[in-house]
Amino acid sequence: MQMPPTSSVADSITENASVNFDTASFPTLQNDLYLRTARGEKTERAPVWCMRQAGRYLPEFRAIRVENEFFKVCRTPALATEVTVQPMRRYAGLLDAAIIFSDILVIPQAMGLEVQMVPGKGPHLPDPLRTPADMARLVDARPGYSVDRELDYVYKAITNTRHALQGQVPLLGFIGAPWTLMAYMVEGGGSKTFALAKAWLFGHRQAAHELLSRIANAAAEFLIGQVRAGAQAVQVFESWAGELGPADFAEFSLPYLAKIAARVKSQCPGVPMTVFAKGAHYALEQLATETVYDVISLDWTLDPVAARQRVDAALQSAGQQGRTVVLQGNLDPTVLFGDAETIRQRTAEMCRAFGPAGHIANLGHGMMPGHSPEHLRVFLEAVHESSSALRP
Ligand SMILES: Cc1c2[nH]c(c1CCC(=O)O)Cc1[nH]c(c(CCC(=O)O)c1C)Cc1[nH]c(c(CCC(=O)O)c1C)Cc1[nH]c(c(C)c1CCC(=O)O)C2
Repeated sequence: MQMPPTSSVADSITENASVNFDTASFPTLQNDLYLRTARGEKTERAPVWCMRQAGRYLPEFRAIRVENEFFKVCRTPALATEVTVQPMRRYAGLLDAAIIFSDILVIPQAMGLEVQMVPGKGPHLPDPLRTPADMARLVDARPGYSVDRELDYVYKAITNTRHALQGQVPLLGFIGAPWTLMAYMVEGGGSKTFALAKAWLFGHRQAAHELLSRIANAAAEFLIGQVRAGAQAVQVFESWAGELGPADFAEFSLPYLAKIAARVKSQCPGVPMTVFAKGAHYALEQLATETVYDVISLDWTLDPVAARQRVDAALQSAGQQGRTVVLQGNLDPTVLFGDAETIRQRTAEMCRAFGPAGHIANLGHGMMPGHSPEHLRVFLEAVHESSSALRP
């Protein structure tokens, strides 16, 4: 028989941590480099943070996960706060933003689907939407439904984390974009071809738009709620954008990305918004001119020099030359498997390519479980050094 653990790091965190859900009195922000850069101001260097900076590459994260199932960490404010703050503690003074520990799949859960996180396999939805008729199982259209109520635990985690950060850096909120979430909801998990989800786009076009639209409504409301709870900037992850060709991206992804940004901007003016449409290199111009995101995050397959030129040219020809669109990214995460010298060199090249303004340094995708925490430190230090050196 398996004995229950008598004590653990995580138990002591949940028992000892005091939680603070007061949204009226957050500590004063000390490092606003990320926010100033995202708003298009010229800054002393590029701010830096990393997608999945809280995660399994950190031994302190694995220690929490040993005894706590993934979604339990998301749903327990003291634990979500602890893992959000872990990289801030380890890389004190080197990271310019924290991102709330949660997952994009909390929206499908809040719409009534079961989502499990299977160790070594990733997300698994045992009862996915196989046909449009299955949409009747979604709870978001039922009377009295409230996204805010379903996802209140994320709001509590955000508020509590704002206090725990003590104003060191801004806290980012996030959502998964409609097409990416639809892909998980139809496929039941990750996929090599996304054949089932894409079959919906072409076989059940109207139902696909209905589903995307319902997800977009929930997502926008959730993002606004995250800002009310204390998120100081937000990012939208369209992780599977690259599975769509240009015309299909224009029909099934872009309009929903645009709608979410417009809605959040109208309710939360001044809160910087980032879009990461991974793999949608063809859509850079449209993302810049047909949406109101302040920041476009690039994966590592895009050349920063070319990306900057394309965005500026597109703004110009759309008569939007007054607008600044900041670029985020984009070091290939696998460069962190190289030695320190290689990481420094590739990071310096990246900073140079983005230029002396309008850049938020990041990886082109997330940290991976096999990454060395010390190699991430080399990357962060290299950004500070190379990027400051670019300024006059
Ligand atoms: C597609 C996607 C997901 N989740 C997310 C995306 C978009 C970003 C991307 O494109 O990677 C977003 C996400 N997931 C997580 C965060 C937390 C904040 C952070 O970036 O530090 C964020 C922003 C934690 C997480 N989300 C997950 C982990 C690891 C799971 C664990 O602890 O067991 C973490 C730290 C689980 C997850 N969640 C998801 C997958 C595919 C996996 C499995 C990954 C794997 O097994 O390698 C869905």
